[in-house]
Amino acid sequence: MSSFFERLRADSLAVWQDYTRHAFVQGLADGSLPEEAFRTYLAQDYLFLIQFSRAHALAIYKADNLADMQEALAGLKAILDTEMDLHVGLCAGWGLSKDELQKLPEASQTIAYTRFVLETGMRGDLLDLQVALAPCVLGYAEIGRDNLTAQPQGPAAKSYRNWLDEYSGSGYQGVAQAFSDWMDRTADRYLTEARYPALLQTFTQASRLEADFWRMGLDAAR
Ligand SMILES: Cc1ncc(CN)c(N)n1
Repeated sequence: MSSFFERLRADSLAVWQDYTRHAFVQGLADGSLPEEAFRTYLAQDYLFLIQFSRAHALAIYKADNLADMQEALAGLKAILDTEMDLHVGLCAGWGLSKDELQKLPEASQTIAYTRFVLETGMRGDLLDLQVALAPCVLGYAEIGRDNLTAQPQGPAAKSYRNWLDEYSGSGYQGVAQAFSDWMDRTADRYLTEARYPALLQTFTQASRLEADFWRMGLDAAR
């Protein structure tokens, strides 16, 4: 039986692929992405992950049982304890410290995406919030798998391979699988066909905002 995520993905396929097969991703995989684009993206992604941690914390608040609270906490810890280390490590290599990163101004695309997710979660229930989070958690897992064997070339090849290793690795893949299974369990409890169009709209909008985030990185190198 297919997952709820697979249904959302299939019903928004063109937008989904604009995100997961974006020119930024292709450039990262072959190494042609200008390093300036990657640096801008990664610094903004650090700020993005701070807001996404808050969204996972909101999922703890929205949960009505301990098991869901623990799932949300595991997602939160995966960001704060693991994923952000990648950003801190790569940025340190460019002479940008954690404190400096935190003080950077948020780009409009960072604000638009993160506040959309937080607002969707605040106004809705746990399922609304999970659907808004899904393109983030599950899209990068797909990108990692799609580019498992990519061999970026050029001056930034090592950083790009580092990034791909993070998202194709068993740690992140496990986080993504756990998230998808968790969303399935929530959908079993809360999903009705009457709700589906609004949930699909949330998923599609978040996927569009992901593509805008890549574009922000590319535009910085023009
Ligand atoms: C914008 C964005 N989307 C998704 C991820 C993967 N958690 C991320 N780090 N940044």
